Amino acid sequence: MPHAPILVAVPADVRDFERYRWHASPDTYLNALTRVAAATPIIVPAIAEEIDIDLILDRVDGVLTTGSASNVHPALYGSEPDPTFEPYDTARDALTQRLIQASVARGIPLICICRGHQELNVAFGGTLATEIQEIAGRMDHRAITHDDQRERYATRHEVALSGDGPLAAIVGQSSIRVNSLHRQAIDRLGNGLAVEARAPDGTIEAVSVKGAQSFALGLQWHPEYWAESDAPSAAIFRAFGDACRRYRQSRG
Ligand SMILES: N[C@@H](CCC(=O)NCCCC(=O)O)C(=O)O
Repeated sequence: MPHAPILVAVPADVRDFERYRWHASPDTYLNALTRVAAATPIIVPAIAEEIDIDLILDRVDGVLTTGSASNVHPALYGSEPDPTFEPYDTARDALTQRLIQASVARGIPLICICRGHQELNVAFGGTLATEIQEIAGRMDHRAITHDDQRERYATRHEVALSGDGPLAAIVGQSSIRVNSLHRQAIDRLGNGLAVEARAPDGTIEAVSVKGAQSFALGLQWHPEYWAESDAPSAAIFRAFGDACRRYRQSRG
């Protein structure tokens, strides 16, 4: 029986090349949505002031915020801009902050990956630390330098899952190995968020929204990349797709 078609909004990154400004998302997230979550992704352009975000949210069944090499602008969490926080994508920030807050308020299933995880924390009033590999006692969470994406996205370290949280219930394990491609991380946890996983050095690797009406998780690692072959990654995307189907059914 084919699943009811579900739409998942994916806010775009902004990139300038070939004389144009492009709004785009990596296909790894799109493929995980279509092939594992059984969802249809809809890329939302990062022109927040020019589009009706409520119109979009009236029509979608989930939201996925992707990873990106860009960083959330520090002014959004009370820090001064600094070259170590660059590159920015303020157009994406403007869209994702609104999408995240509205999705949680409406009970629309939400999965926030890497930069998206950091955006979720900022949307809930939290802060970020940058260049965490330079902080005493912290691991180096950056991607390795390699031409092969499969090597860059290879699993790098364990994370311990909070036993009583929604993520551990989805994954069915107390610890998993994850990939790692980031130089920023949650510093002060946002109000109303719960820690769902930590790296051995204490880095917050996953969060959930306390009391969320539906699936509402932030993940610092990248389950989308191995979603077709890695059991925990597949479980996360299947659970997200199922939450989107339940939401759609609840909408009538
Ligand atoms: N820029 C942030 C978030 C990192 C992130 O989303 N990485 C995704 C993969 C990017 C790549 O392919 O290098 C940070 O650095 O913490």
